Amino acid sequence: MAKNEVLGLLVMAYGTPRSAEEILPYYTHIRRGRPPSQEQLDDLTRRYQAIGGVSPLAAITERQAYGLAEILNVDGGRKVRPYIGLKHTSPFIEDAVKAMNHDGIEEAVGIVLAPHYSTMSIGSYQKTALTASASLGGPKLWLIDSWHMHPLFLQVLANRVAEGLQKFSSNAEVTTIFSAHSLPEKILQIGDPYPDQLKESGEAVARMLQLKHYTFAWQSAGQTGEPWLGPDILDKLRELAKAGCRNVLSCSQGFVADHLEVLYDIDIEAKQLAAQLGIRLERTHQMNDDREFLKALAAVVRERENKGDETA
Ligand SMILES: CC1=C(CCC(=O)O)c2cc3nc(cc4[nH]c(cc5[nH]c(cc1n2)c(C)c5CCC(=O)O)c(CCC(=O)O)c4C)C(CCC(=O)O)=C3C
Ligand SMILES: [Fe+2]
Repeated sequence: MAKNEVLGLLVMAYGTPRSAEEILPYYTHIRRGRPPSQEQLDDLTRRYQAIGGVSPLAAITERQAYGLAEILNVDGGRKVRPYIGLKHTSPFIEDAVKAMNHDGIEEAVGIVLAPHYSTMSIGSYQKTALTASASLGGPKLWLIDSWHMHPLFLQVLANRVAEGLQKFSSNAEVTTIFSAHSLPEKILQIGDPYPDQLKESGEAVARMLQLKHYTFAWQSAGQTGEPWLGPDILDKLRELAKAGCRNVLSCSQGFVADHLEVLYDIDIEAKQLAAQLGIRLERTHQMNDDREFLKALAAVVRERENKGDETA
């Protein structure tokens, strides 16, 4: 192993349009090359406009990647060089792998900025990265499958929920909803670990904080005609309202940044419904580039580096 050589740090994330003009190519890429209808495009454009025109995600991803590298470069371990690889816009994952190869990086750890594994999410980022490195002849990639149960991450997540609960008066009965991006129900047939992982990390936080009232829901399902995992968070709010619940803390634990699914789907759409239902809805702060969060990711990266080829 070339211990003295710089370790590549491939930080993969979803990507977001950086301007209104980029929405069409971005959406077309998400749809695997099929352009959206005018109606779908208008609807997505309207949602970006509602959160200020563009998503803050691009800037947050950069701060997360460079902040993570900064922490790793002073921890006494092998020096790292960060490369950002995005799923649906440039710099694409393939671009990042190409740049590492060009820079002579021989070994790299790859992490996706999403905690839970699904074949449709993390699995597809990994496939793209592995295919690119195989076709270029390097670098060797040590990929991280999921990090939702890392104790340092769970601690940060629990802190966020505890902070969120403090927004309510101490005698209020608050139900915490843990949620993640929905996926097509067909993932269940292949035994995808995603739904179980969401439960696992949510339950862990509930135990740490001894939460009395908490539940799980899915959010941001696509409109593709096929069934998606449910219950949807909006239906969950309706159900909770019927049961007399008046205070809800939303924790979008499947996401690590402020972006459309949080700033629109929760802050605008879910809040509006909650208001109609007589529910006070608050949400936890996202991880963004919070130092404690990046330190948790740094631990995850070092642990994967130490395993090296063992599990590759
Ligand atoms: C699992 C998962 C994550 C979490 C894990 C991860 O982070 O990887 C995630 C994150 C994100 N998804 C995002 C944006 C979008 N996802 C879409 C559509 C879709 N997502 C899917 C899955 C996921 N997505 C799927 C199966 C589709 C349907 C595709 C199809 O049609 O076959 C669409 C299309 C229109 C719509 O449905 O709204 C948009 C605009 C943004 C960026 C937001 C911003 O810009 O701030 C982020 C972080
Ligand atoms: Fe998405």
